[in-house]
Amino acid sequence: MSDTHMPPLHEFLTDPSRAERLDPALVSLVETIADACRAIANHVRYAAFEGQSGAAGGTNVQGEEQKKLDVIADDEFARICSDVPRLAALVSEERDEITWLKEPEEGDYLVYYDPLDGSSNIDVDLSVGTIFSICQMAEGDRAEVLKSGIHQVCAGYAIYGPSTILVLTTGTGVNGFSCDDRSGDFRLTHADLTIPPTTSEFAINVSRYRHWDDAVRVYVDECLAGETGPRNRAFNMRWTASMVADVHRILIRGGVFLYPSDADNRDKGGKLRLLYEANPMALIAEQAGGKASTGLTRILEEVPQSHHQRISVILGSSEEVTRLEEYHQRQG
Ligand SMILES: O=P(O)(O)OC[C@H]1O[C@](O)(COP(=O)(O)O)[C@@H](O)[C@@H]1O
Ligand SMILES: [Mg+2]
Ligand SMILES: [Mg+2]
Repeated sequence: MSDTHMPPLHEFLTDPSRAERLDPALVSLVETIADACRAIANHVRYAAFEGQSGAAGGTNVQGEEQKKLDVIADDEFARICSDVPRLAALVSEERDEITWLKEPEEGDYLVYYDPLDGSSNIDVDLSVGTIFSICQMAEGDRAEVLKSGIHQVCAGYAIYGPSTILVLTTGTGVNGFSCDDRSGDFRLTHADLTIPPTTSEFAINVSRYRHWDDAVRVYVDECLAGETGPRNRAFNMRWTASMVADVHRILIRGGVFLYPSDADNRDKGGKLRLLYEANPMALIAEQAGGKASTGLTRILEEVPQSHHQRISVILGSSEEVTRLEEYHQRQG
């Protein structure tokens, strides 16, 4: 394919034939986030040479062990974004508090991010990524960052795998841009990503089987029963333990991803964080034609109570998410 079929990110975002005209300030913010992701990809790639492998020796606000790269990625993301004129605040997985960059005004942007997702995979050289979500301040909601996912104006992630790919939605479909390491450009290589409604592949950490609710246990049991079970077909299973990699696979070839709340994590609300993991991935899933649910409700309608809030996550192929919702309703 020639370059003319692979427009660079800026050209794509400012294309006058797009269904929606994006605010130039939002375009510049998205391009700055792409710069941050490119920088983080380089840290991930060269970590062993730079003494950046292994644990940082501390824990984040969620009590989780921080890797050196979690801290470096967070600093890099915040540093690169700190000069964006209309960016009012950053909410990061790795920071206890909200980082205010300016006096917030109507129309300013808020960025929520997980600087390095799946960081337990770094030392074994598996794919990791950065997840982000962008909302805009409405009139009168000065200093309000607790917005439900339906208010996102953009969501995306970068996956640092064999190649670096930035996947984005601004509310009209989902597109993927691969980073050409020779020029540093992100170019459109995965146009109009869609999640097929039907799938025979699921992703869940099965080691938590004993903690699961009946709805999840019944669903997985039925998948595992194969051709002679109630689903009348064989299911495949994949689990990377890096949400970015697991969701990316679903965007490329379908599937359903589950990190449900269970008897072991329910007191915390689940495992994955609402504002910078669940919401952006839920918007991407829906924009790609899939669904995203807690099992009982649509993730994007969840009203956050705190900025590090956790939530149950089930997303991907619509038929499977709908089935899981039915099982949860039956369970009551
Ligand atoms: O180790 P587990 O329980 O399978 O959890 C894996 C999940 O945790 C996460 O790694 C959490 O993200 P962080 O690495 O950003 O904390 C997800 O990417 C992944 O889906
Ligand atoms: Mg994460
Ligand atoms: Mg993380």
